Amino acid sequence: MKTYGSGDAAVRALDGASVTIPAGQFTAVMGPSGSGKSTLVHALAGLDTIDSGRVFVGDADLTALSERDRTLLRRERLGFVFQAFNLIPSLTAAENIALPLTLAGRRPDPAWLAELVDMLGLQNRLGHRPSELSGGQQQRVAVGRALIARPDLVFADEPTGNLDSRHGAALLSFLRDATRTLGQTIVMVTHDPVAASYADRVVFLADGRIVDELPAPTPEAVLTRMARLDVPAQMVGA
Ligand SMILES: Nc1ncnc2c1ncn2[C@@H]1O[C@H](COP(=O)(O)OP(=O)(O)OP(=O)(O)O)[C@@H](O)[C@H]1O
Repeated sequence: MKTYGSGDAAVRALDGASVTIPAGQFTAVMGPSGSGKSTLVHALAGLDTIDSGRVFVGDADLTALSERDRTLLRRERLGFVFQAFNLIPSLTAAENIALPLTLAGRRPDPAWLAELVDMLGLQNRLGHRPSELSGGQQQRVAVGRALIARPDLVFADEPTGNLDSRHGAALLSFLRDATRTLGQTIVMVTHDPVAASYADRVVFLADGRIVDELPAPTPEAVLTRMARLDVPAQMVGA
């Protein structure tokens, strides 16, 4: 449970939401605007606290950890691709990708760095700063940064929001391949039925609860399920 505000202004953003994210799977989270998707993902990632309930990453109970231990767990086991990529302007693409490891006093494994850079098509951009990169390239740097430490779990909030359809499709294929070939666990919030169709499973939120789920989603099946929720599908994403 998560409530914002109090009294008449209180908003119950999560209301008995219960979800399991299987390891090695790509899970998409969908639902009408305001249904609690970002709140859920922030809670799962330990970026935000909840009022009641628990969040486990493997055996670790995030809700029982101190702020400091949560931060350490995030740094060591989780990766993030959010819409504001939060790249550091003064660092090159290569330095931004390596940042989670640099912060932990470690260096990237050269073979893994080379493989990531190759998969992301950033070979010729590693010395560039974010201001010298296109939106799509910045997004790919953010994906590299999320994966460089080989986190147990990657969270992506509308990762294709700023990309044209070609780069969006490439990024989604990359994420899907990461689950297939590396066993990467991914949770992605999206409004886009086509983006959701790259996932192994879609969970649907409405009014702060998980109301439905769909394995092996196709864009058509996702649209049909969305239409069953309160808000008409064509309004979702507004
Ligand atoms: N910091 C906050 N203070 C007050 N209310 C908030 C805050 N953050 C979110 N809310 C409210 O909580 C509810 C859930 O918000 P949340 O951002 O999780 O929804 P969402 O499904 O991610 O929406 P969208 O698709 O529009 O991004 C909404 O009613 C929202 O107005």
